[in-house]
Amino acid sequence: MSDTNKTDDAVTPQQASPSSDRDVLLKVEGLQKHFPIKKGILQRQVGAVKAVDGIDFEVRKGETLGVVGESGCGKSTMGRVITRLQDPTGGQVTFEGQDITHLSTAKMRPLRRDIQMIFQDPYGSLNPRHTIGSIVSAPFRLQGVEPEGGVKKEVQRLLELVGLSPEHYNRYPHEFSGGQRQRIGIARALALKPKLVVADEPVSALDVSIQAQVVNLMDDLQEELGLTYVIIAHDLSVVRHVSDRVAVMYLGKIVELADSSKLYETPMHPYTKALMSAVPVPDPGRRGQKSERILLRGDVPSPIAPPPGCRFHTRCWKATEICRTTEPQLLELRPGQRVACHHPENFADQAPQDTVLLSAAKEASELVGEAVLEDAGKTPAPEAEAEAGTGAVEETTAPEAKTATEAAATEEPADEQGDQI
Ligand SMILES: Nc1ncnc2c1ncn2[C@@H]1O[C@H](COP(=O)(O)OP(=O)(O)OP(=O)(O)O)[C@@H](O)[C@H]1O
Repeated sequence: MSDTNKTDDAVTPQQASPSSDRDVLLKVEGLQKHFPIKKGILQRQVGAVKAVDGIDFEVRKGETLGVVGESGCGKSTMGRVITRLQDPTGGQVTFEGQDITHLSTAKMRPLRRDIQMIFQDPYGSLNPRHTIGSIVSAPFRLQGVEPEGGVKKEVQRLLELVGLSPEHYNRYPHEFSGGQRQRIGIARALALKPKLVVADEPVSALDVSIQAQVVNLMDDLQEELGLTYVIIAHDLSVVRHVSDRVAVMYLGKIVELADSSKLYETPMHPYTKALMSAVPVPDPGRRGQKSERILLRGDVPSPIAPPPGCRFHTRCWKATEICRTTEPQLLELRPGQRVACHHPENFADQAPQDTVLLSAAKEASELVGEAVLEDAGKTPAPEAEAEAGTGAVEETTAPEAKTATEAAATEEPADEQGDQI
């Protein structure tokens, strides 16, 4: 989508610094969303699900930011909080320079025109009793907007814009396929000409053959309408082709945030590498070059009691003592590439003095030849692999990695569409 690549010269690591404020549409600082866990007759709070636990990023005008990570890592919650469909527990959300963190529903209403959300389930997000005309025109009614030429004409224009026939105006959702329904959802989201669109798994419920069509449609619309996107997906292959930058989330934190090309060419966080190796290699020439993978063992820990230090250390084959005790900050180790890791891949070790692997690191991974996986019929589908938290990592020859390898609710969810339709 927009070209945000920068030079590749190494720089002194520094705290993540956003680009100039003029380019920034949305800025998120220290964002938290904790869902309280209550028990007993008195409903005393006994803990919290730390779904989003202190994240910082910015979204630049006209760009597409992809957000990826395993199921349960807090992507959807992040999407709902930055669009203010849910209230944050802490931190700040700034949209076009305005602090929107604590705006009331009434004060948010005018901003709903500028910030829209597209949901994963094209079946669940459209009211089956309403006609397409009524669904797509709902934002006009809610905002009291009378488009030029009238609502019907504008809705029909929007239907055409997303590749549907204006004749569909009086039809009902059940008469459409999944891909068509998602187009209807997109038309509804675009009705008020938003500046920011947050799309939560926009294609994951669709047939693979339809996914590319919908992604391409979103891409075309971005160019035509000057949209800015945050696209949430668990499947890196979806995000890869449409994102200028990608944020990788793990257990409520961003562990890597990088220009798309850098992330794919030289991932720095071991977890990013794990997710990447679950994505099929598109270049046939490269296929088969790396014949071994490391399967990550162990489950994703609970967001109620995340591990101390680096949250990934319980599953990381590179983890040392510092990973268990000290949380790594998200630092810009290379221009356009921020990572939170003491022992990054494809870059100088940030804690070279800490060489003794944790005992858990020795069990965190397993080297498995692809042939073995195939023989055993174990090769997991990419999405399933990423979702199940058993992402596989290609073996690396980086010295630091080699060493490692050798060694071894209770809150009611907000009515998602309630505010929009
Ligand atoms: N309303 C809620 N009340 C309590 N816990 C919640 C609520 N919504 C989400 N969670 C929890 O917060 C964590 C993050 O969930 P979230 O849906 O944001 O993750 P995700 O990365 O989007 O996963 P998925 O891809 O499965 O949707 C999970 O442990 C989930 O169970």
